[in-house]
Amino acid sequence: MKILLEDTIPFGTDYLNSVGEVETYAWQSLVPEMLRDVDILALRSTTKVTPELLTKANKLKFVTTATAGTNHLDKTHLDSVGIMHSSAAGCNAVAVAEYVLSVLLHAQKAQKLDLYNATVGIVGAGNVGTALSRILMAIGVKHCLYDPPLQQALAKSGKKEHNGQSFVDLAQIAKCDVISLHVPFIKGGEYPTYQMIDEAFLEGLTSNQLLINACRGEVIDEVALLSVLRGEKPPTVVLDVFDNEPAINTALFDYVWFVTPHIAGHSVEGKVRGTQMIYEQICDVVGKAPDKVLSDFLEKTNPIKVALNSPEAVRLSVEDLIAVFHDVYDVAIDDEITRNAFASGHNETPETHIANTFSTLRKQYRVRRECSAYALHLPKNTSKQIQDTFTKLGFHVSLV
Ligand SMILES: NC(=O)C1=CN([C@@H]2O[C@H](COP(=O)(O)OP(=O)(O)OC[C@H]3O[C@@H](n4cnc5c(N)ncnc54)[C@H](O)[C@@H]3O)[C@@H](O)[C@H]2O)C=CC1
Ligand SMILES: O=C(O)C(=O)[C@H](O)COP(=O)(O)O
Repeated sequence: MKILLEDTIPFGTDYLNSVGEVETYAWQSLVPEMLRDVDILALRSTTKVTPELLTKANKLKFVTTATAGTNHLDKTHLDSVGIMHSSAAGCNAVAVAEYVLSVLLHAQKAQKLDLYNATVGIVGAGNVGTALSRILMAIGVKHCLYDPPLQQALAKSGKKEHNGQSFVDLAQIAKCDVISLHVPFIKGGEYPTYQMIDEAFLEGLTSNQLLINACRGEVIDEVALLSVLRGEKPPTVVLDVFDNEPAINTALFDYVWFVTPHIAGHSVEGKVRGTQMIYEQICDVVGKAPDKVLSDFLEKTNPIKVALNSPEAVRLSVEDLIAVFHDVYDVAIDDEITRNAFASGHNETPETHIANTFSTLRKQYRVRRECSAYALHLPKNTSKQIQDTFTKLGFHVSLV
């Protein structure tokens, strides 16, 4: 059984070398000839699976991506030629939700937002939207959901809410203090998302609003976005994803508050969970019982000793939350790394520099762990409510 793996799949070979004969291909180097005699292809979102790529795939029976998004797979074509396909749905949902939390905490610090009195509109209430909703519930921030496909599916069994949260229409989302996008990129069909955040939506936003896109660049009309950002009193915008990656439009950088190179989901847990999921799928395809578990591959971390300003309060103060959470993940660090990399000197054409810089930043992303990787040592007098909040954020809490 020949398994071809994209080399950006962490621990891919360690997971799969007992399942079949594993070969890896270097990032962005895959050509049709390399798929001859391959039974299983495992990749991440940088490999585009097109009909052209599969022209020499004489034995391919299964294609899987260690990512949540699947818009890089031509599923219609795979179905038409009888090649099974799958993904790592939900693998990095918590990572993206933690990215959004960091943005919200910065917005509070910068006085762009009164977090505990704000409403967050979540567009797309799947794995990421639900993970974000759980975080917002844990810290007590109001939010609502826009997800017509899910709303319709739940309505069939008489349900009006998801995870205790209500659905609203897009016009109500447009009025929220924060709008956070978590839909797949879908062109056509009943619920397309391509440029669903269009010129009219963007022009309706005010300078008191925060728009975050950590799903796919194509979901926003980027030309309209740039024009709105160049206008008077634009909204605050945070972008992790762009149209036409990696050859992105860096003109946006001057107007966007935080800019990151499509790394919202790139926590160690998010990526290795993706590998674990595709390993289990491949075991299933070849009829082997999986014997490796995620914890075999995740390094232990040192506990974080926390000094809280208001440990006895019934609600975690936003200052204490910022201090603890930004020790775990701080989007401002990624923004700084991104801007510095794009500003650095080079001998390439501007287009090549942009595409190479974007791709390299993603491939060489730093080690970032999720809250669940850490034991939090809290002061002995920490209230039960504050302990619960940290537990709901995923930390392993103890009093010392
Ligand atoms: N920046 C990053 O690193 C990452 C980006 N993503 C992106 O975020 C997307 C969402 O991820 P998950 O939550 O894991 O996917 P998911 O499939 O679990 O959830 C997507 C949700 O969007 C809803 N939806 C579909 N069409 C819609 C429409 N027209 N309007 C409103 N809602 C709609 C679906 O019903 C579903 O509930 C992925 O498809 C991927 O493109 C995901 C992970 C990491
Ligand atoms: O899972 C997804 O969907 C994402 O957007 C991932 O963050 C993509 O990561 P790469 O596959 O491009 O490393």
